Amino acid sequence: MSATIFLSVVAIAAVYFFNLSRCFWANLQAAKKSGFPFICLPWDKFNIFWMVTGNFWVPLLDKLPAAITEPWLPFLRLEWTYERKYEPFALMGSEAIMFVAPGGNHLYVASPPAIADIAARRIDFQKPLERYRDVNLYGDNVVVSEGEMWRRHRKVAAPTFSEKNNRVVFEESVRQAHALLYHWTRGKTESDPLHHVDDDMMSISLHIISKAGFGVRVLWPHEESAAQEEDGLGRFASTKAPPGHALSYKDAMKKLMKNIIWVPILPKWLRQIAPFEGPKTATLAYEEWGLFMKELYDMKRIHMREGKIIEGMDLLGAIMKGAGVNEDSLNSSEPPKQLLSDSEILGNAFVFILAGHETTANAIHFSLVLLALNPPTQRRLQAELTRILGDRPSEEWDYDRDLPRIMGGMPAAVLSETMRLIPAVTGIPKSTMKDSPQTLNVNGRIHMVPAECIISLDVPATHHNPRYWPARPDISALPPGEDLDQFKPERWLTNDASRPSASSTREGSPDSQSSGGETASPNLFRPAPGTFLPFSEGHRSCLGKRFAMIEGASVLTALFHEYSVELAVDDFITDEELEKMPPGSPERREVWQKAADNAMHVLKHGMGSIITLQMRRGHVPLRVVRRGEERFAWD
Ligand code: HEM
Repeated sequence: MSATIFLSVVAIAAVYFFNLSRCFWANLQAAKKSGFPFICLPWDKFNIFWMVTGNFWVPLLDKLPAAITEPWLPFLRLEWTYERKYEPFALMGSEAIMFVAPGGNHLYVASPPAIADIAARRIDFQKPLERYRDVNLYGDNVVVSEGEMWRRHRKVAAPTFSEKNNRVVFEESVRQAHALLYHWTRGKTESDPLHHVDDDMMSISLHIISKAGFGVRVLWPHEESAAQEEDGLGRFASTKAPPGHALSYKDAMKKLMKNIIWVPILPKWLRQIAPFEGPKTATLAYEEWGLFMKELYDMKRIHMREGKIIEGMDLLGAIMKGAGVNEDSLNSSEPPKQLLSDSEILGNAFVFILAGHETTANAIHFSLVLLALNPPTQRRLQAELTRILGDRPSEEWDYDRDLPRIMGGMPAAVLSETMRLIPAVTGIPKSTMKDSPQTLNVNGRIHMVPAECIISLDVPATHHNPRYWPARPDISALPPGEDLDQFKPERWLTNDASRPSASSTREGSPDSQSSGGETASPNLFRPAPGTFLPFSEGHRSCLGKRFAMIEGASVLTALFHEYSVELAVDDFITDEELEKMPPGSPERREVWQKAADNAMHVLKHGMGSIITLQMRRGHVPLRVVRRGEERFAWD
């Protein structure tokens, strides 16, 4: 009996390994035929088991002799694209590398013209939708769709990102940033060390999208007594769970965004008996937020029926209107003819918040860290803000007069440079379809991308491709192309007198065409198509890019107009000890340098992607101080 079991196990294992080798062999032949340089891997980095446990295995595998692991282990590190950037492509002498594994082939591309081509050929290179399974939890939407269905969603969703909505984004961002400053400082000249800046950025970003997306203002704890009751929104603004709910709206939204990853991974019954909190909280928040959105939707329908809604101010109202939900249709006795169903409208409302909050929060968070690491750049940003806004209070800041200068100057440049260095999404996935291999021109050579091949538009590598980013000898002492690891927002300023003209930019980087599309201000540098990818590119590029740029630039403007952000040094020295060191003295610099080394270490080795790239191991404590009161001021 035991011999039979043993033989069966051996037979199953033999069949399994035979099948694996057969698949690997077929994939290898396809890689060879493609003409791309290739690297063989025992499994793909995106294998679900590896994604969950890879960080545990890599240090163990690292102990094996380098001769065995060197060819493949570096490419199984979960964050190799962020950590190594363009280096592997330079070493392989190619702007595209194929990885061959038994499960399939995976092509990484860091060639801007090839990326622009892939992004433009929407039918040839589609989204691998199976990778987006947590995104359509509330209904079909523009993010998780392809073909005709995607066109229908995009047609209705795109116009909601209007100038009217951008105005709300600007005003709410400024308001929320001031509230955050008060939350941090309590009106004093400086805050205590801030150890949860990433969480605070998530909050501010959720607050802004809640207002601009759904018309619901969310308040900081010190503002809560003044909660609004307007338009029947009091039940959403309340910090307590309103009747019929187990959570407040704000808690439901925050808990959902924090724990959402569990909903598609585990069935509900398993989430309920899980031995830790995340999965249970996910279920509660998922149901609660769904209920709130349904109530909000019903409320908006009543307002619309009564002709009360203010046209197109928030994204939900605008998408309802675009889908054909309006005063006439709601009062008509005919069955509604909507372009999107109710569940599709709510599905899109959900993806706006999902796609829009963490990405933008990261961009602002990393901007703060990079500015704290670069005090002279921060001074330059502040000097420009003084030129734009003088000492006018924020109530007098004006969308039409001030925003164009903010979007054409240092705030938008800081944000762009931050996203160049630390993009929220490091690999934008595409794929070829079954039985549909595709040709691709990389650096003048035509390759054949096999059918069913996953493609990553490698964002960090592309953002460091020296052939496409102009050299700026005027802002860096490093040789051409070698300053791309440095944080230099000035590289984005076209009205900077010292900027080299387009003709002196590097080969193959036509300055005239923008990768930023309508997002980019005419005063900001426009990278060549396919060169700057934080928002992706082409047909499937981000719908919220202008929303996000306005939000990020406005929050930075409001924070840095009056305050500076510094590295907190409390882990190394007490306030009293620091006070005894003269301003600008070498001892002070030394303390600052320790904090800077920690920050650089976390930025280099502590990052990880779950939905987006964030600090996962370690954090960078910061402190805000009123301008002029800085502890570490030098040029
Ligand atoms: C800094 C902030 C942001 C970044 C870095 C970002 C990045 C991206 C990227 C890389 C994609 C393409 C994803 C893919 O193809 O898999 C995308 C798509 C999308 N983003 Fe954003 N995003 C940001 C903010 C926002 C905001 C604020 C919203 C909405 C309020 C938004 C809504 C969308 C939508 C709806 C899509 C899908 C477009 C389509 O497939 O047609 N994003 N975004």
